[in-house]
Amino acid sequence: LLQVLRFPVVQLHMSRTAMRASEKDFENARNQLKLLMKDPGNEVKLKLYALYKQATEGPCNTPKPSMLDFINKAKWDAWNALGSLPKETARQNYVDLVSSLSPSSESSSQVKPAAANEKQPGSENIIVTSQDGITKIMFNRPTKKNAITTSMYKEIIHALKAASTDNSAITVFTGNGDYYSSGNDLTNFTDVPPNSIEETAKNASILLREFVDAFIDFPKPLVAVINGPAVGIVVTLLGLFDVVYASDKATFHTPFSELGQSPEGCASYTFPKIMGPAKAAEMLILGKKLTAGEACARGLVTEVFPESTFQKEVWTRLKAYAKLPTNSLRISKELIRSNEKEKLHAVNAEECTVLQGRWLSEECMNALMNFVSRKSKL
Ligand SMILES: CCCCC/C=C/C(=O)SCCNC(=O)CCNC(=O)[C@H](O)C(C)(C)COP(=O)(O)OP(=O)(O)OC[C@H]1O[C@@H](n2cnc3c(N)ncnc32)[C@H](O)[C@@H]1OP(=O)(O)O
Repeated sequence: LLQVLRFPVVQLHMSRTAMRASEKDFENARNQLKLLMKDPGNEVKLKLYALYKQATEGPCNTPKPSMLDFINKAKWDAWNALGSLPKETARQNYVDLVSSLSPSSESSSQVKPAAANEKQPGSENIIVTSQDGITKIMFNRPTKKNAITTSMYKEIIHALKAASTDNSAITVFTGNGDYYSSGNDLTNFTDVPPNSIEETAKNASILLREFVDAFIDFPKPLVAVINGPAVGIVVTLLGLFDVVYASDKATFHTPFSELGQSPEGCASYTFPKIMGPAKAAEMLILGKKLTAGEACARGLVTEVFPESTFQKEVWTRLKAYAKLPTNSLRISKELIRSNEKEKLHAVNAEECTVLQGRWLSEECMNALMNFVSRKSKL
């Protein structure tokens, strides 16, 4: 969606006859928009698209796109929502919205073109470092709340394989910025042409299975340093971690029903074992969001630290643990986990099959639509 909606007015043909008194302002606003330094985000881009269409063509007059045509459906919904708003009002609202996006002192000639390096290359979205006996795998996409893209899943699988044989004693996951991670990047499913949705769901299911398998099979102590809110798959995976440290500003949310989806990461098996079926159901079926303290009381989190001292205390502790004999750490983990491995692989396979079906369901498609058109947030 981001790609398709990037400054949508640039892609549209303007009906010049539609403009009257504020033609110049409208034209200026269009030019100003092309020169914006910062991507205004999907929600604003949809509003701009809708206002533009209303200002130039009047009320929505095209057939509703199919449910599977995510992008055009989101655009149609936004335009249709303007009802019978007069063209002049739409034009004025468009000008006002564009002007609210740029500092008033910026004239078109002063604004530099958007920097080509604003978007980080894929390989920088996961940062792997090794120091003091610790391999650290960090989600590094803070402007998107560390949402995990398809290429990030692949990079993590690769990083785990490398970490399983490197010299480090323990491996740690953490997030850069205010979030640990907002889970699966929902545009993994929305930037898809309608005729390849089934293929995409199948590939995603294969990738998910390989991704979770890499955690099930990881031989060294696996530690999560949860620096902020965690959503979806990064929460379910915690059942496969050995130690989970959380800042007191972290939250734990698995909103699968809201998303028309179902649990993954072996949580349908690990969560009832960790916290009992009733508490697991509250999280995995009803989507109850837990505070760090609640997650700790349920056994999902090992220990909670005040945000002010979180990083210092946790890393000091981890550096000390990383000095323990590496073979001993590995063997103890093997003893604790090995009896469950076969079961976990079977659970993973089943969860991935079920999810593949969910991704093709109307409930899931509606939830994705609501996210991209920003009718809903968690
Ligand atoms: C291989 C496939 C595996 C599939 C299995 C995995 C399942 C899951 O993980 S299910 C969980 C999926 N995650 C979500 O549903 C979270 C969706 N995000 C949100 O509800 C909100 O963004 C938020 C509550 C996490 C944060 O809200 P807020 O503080 O208001 O910040 P913004 O919404 O403005 O977010 C900033 C920026 O980041 C983008 N973004 C955040 N999370 C995601 C995401 N999960 N996927 C895609 N994009 C995300 C958000 O769209 C904003 O982008 P711009 O609008 O371009 O600024």
